[in-house]
Amino acid sequence: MTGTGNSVKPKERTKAKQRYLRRKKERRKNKPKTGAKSANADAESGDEDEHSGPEENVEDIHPAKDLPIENGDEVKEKRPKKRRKVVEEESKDVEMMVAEDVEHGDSVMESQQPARVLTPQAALPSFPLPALPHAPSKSVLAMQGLDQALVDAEIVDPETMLPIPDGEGDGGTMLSEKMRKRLKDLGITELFAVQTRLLPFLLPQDPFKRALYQPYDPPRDICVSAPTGSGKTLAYVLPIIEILSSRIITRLRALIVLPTRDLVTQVRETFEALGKGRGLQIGTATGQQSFSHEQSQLVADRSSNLKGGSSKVDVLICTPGRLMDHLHGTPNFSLQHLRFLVIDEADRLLAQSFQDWLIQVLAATRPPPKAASDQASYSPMAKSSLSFPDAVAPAFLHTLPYPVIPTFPTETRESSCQKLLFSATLTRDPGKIAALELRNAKYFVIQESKKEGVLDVVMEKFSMPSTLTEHMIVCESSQKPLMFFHLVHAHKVTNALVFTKSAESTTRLVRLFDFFEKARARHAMAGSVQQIVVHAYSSDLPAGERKTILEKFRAQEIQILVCSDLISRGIDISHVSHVVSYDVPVDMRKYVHRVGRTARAGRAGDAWTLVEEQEARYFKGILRDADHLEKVKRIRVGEKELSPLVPFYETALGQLKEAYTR
Ligand SMILES: Nc1ncnc2c1ncn2[C@@H]1O[C@H](COP(=O)(O)OP(=O)(O)OP(=O)(O)O)[C@@H](O)[C@H]1O
Repeated sequence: MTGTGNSVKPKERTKAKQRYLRRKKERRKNKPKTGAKSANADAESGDEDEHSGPEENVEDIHPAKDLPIENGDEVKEKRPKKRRKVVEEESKDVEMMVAEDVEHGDSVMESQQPARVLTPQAALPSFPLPALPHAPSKSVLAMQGLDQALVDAEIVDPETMLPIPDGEGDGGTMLSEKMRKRLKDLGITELFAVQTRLLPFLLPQDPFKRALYQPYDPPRDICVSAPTGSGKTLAYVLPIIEILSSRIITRLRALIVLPTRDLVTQVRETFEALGKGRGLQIGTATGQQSFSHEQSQLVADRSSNLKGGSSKVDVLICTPGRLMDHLHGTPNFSLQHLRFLVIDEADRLLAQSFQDWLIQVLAATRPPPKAASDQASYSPMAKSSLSFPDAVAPAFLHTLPYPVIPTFPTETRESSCQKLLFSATLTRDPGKIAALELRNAKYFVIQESKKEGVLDVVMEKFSMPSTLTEHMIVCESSQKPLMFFHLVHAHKVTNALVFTKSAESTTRLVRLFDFFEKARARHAMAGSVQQIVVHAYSSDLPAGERKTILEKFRAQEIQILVCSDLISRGIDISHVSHVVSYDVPVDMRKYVHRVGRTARAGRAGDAWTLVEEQEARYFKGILRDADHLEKVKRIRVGEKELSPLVPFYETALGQLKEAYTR
């Protein structure tokens, strides 16, 4: 290849290059033969190393080869004068040559790369390239800073069952014969997984461990994470009834805190059903009745100041707000005798804004410090009001003005209150768990063995009932009502709870559905269409009306209940076969509790989520983060399937518009 390639042929050499080569030749000739042998050898070895001469010289001058050389000036200062001149001429030549090469279209790289003659590259130490440190995996991070008790949680297979025997032997259930008979009367013949573990733990064989007071060896606290509808309520109601039945005097010994009034009513019914014939007094405090009425129901003696308090009930089921009211405003309302403190739906209650209810409740169960109680004991009021020392809980005996003979001088008495925490979506927040001041806590996690154990709880990958089937339909927002009507008629979605995002949206959907059903009935031949009854259930309704609606729904006089998240937690209605999230839930916890209103106690159930197109990404993200996306089947509904409903829908829409503009 002559003249066409990028290499420079001798005859094509520019004047500058010819001058440069001539000078180079002269320099070599004049160079003394001694020293820098290798440098000379290198220089002779070819064009590629032409610029290595000056670099080698620089290295010779710099004794500390590895020290970084900041700039070319430093090099120039130390270089012998004559040599510097040569180098300068050389670089001038090279620069000219490069300029000419570029003009001729030759790349600098290909024409011997001579430009960085003055920068002593070889002397620069090489630094490692910047790189991000390896981040620990999500699961490793999730396990950091966790309560050791949570890490050591006992994992229980949800399929575990234990038959409840008739007759003498308890069959490992730890239940009395009376209780087993009662359960049988209620149609309960076996214990569910969570109950098989909790009953032996809360009802040990040792009678001392079943005692009402254990001030020197207080019981361990427990935290339970179990799917919705898995029988957590019975898991605490049964042991409480069994232990409290041994009491002689009525004191407030079990406090059950729940987030809503509806749940209080439901748990009360369970206590009453199972505690029938055991003589225990059950009370509630929710604010549904006047404060003074509640006071008169809870406390026997409000006139005097009693050290041991006074109670008309053995078990109090309440919401946290009303509990605070009684703690501060009801004379002789005392928590010192508590043997059980149950916090059901614990994650919800611990997240509530008036969370310091918990600090106050825990303080009320703890004996006051000795010094403070000594002072209190000298108050004339306390002395005069003191009735019987046996009215004071053992851990509070030091608050008496009498000398109390210690059983062992160094032993301090502790509260006998055992804390029991339950949720289908137990909190992983170490701060919130620490606030509970758990005593030697034991965790139980009810979950399939193929899952990752406690890591799933920590990573909020909640367990769901195995009998639940989940679907989602992605549609345009304008088509959502039509899609819902389609579900009701094509997929027989009745006996259903439908969740919306607000009370307003509930009311609108119910009215629209009503108009739709009427239009459908008008169109059909008289009597051939059975109209579906839909009702709203929201916090706007008075408590009495809400109760009536729930009763009608339970009796199946109402087929669909449209509600906000008010009843998404805990509510247990056995015939609910479908749950529809008309508006997508805001997070995985809400989703778990909503869909958990069906597929309870081993029954089958279907959950449907209507997802507006613009929400699809967000909702799928929630499911994906919880490793649950593949469990939710996507259903596509074509125009053809919807078209028979369109005329009724349009009529209903027109009527709704009219109703709102009227
Ligand atoms: N051993 C059992 N045998 C038959 N039915 C049971 C048994 N234990 C509980 N149930 C029934 O199962 C249903 C669900 O129980 P429960 O309300 O206690 O569930 P849960 O775990 O508290 O659910 P959620 O987390 O939704 O509150 C109730 O109707 C209850 O009566």
